[in-house]
Amino acid sequence: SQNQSSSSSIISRFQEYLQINTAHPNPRYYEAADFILSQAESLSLESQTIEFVENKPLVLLKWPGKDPKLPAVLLSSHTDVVPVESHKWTHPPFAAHIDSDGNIYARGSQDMKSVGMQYLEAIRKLKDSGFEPTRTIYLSYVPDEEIGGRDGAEKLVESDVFQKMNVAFVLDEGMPSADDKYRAYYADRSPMWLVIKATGAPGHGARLYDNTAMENLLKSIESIRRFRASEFDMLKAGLKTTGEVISVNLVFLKSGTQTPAGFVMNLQPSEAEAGIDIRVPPTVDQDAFERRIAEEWAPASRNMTYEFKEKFSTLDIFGKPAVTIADSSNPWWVLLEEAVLNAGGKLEKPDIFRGATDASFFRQRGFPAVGFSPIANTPGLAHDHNEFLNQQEYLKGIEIYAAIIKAFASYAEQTESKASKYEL
Ligand SMILES: CSCC[C@H](NC(C)=O)C(=O)O
Ligand SMILES: [Zn+2]
Ligand SMILES: [Zn+2]
Repeated sequence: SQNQSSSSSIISRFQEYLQINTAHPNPRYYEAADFILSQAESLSLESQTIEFVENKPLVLLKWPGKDPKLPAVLLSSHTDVVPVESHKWTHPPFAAHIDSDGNIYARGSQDMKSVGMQYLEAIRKLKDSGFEPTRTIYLSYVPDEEIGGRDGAEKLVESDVFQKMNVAFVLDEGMPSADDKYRAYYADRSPMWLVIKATGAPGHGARLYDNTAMENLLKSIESIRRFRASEFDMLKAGLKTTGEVISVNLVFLKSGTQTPAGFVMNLQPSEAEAGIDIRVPPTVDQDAFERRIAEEWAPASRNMTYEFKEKFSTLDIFGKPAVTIADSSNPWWVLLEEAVLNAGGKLEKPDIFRGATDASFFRQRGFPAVGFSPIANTPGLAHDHNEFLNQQEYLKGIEIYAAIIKAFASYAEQTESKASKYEL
């Protein structure tokens, strides 16, 4: 109805979703699921709730196409958000307050409850206009992306349910842009979360001697910093994008001998460790990179060991870099690009996402996936204080998705198979 589709009801529904506190460590997943299910009902979409992991409901919606033999498209979003420091926000992070400029303040307004609701609003528009999909559209509302996605998107892609969905293409989150061009991502960098540990001879704090744990660790840190600087230089010089360099950031240092009175000052400790968040683009030879770590950053000869707290393979099940082809040879990419342009949007050339999104799980298993959030002219505030999205930008994003979904759902070629991206 006209009322259901008015801008103010569209914004109210977005606010309602934002007001559900799905922040870790205690996300209100059932409230989010109930809300999505109620939206699905109002749109007459088929729905099911799956708990691959107890207390972590995943909602799957289906808009059946007229030709059920055609492979489907999946529109994915995560329902969880990262925690907040409420007192550092100018507006409460779960109030979805709208200021006089029309900015909606809330955790999740960019990352990524906007996207989850925009998919549904776009479908509402298409339904209101009488459009009927030829190809089936699925929507997944998954838990746990913000804590690694293992109990969310990864469980879905590994499931029989997913197999039966016969998915040909996946859309998931991207990043906002400060300029007027939307960003789209055809790959993610793989996290390699490294902890290196040095041991050495303990001794008096006044003594100068070789082979202390601290010295052993610091030699590695010097080498790691040189590597970091060389990668950063390529970024600074504009030779590579963020997604194309290896980022290496020290995230913790741990050593010293502690007593209830504090650190002991005149004792050189026998152990020291460092945590490093490393992100590698899909073209990096991870085995060679790991040899470098073993030889230069954690050599046994310097009494060092290492372990990975997390490591995503850069390769998919075919042993190829887990990338989605984003050029004229991939019809999904062409449809996406044309739809964005036709709806009045601009698109920057596709890039590699700096972090790891749920799209990684799909690409790792051979499914083409693109990361895209229709948020332009907006400072990127995902995970930051005062995350906001302007309501006009939100409404424009719905038009963009309506164009994309219409193009995908109308596309009637029976071309795709899981391996097709390598046969092109
Ligand atoms: C190993 S899962 C980590 C997931 C998180 N994703 C994003 C989008 O920031 C990250 O890249 O740190
Ligand atoms: Zn996200
Ligand atoms: Zn996030």
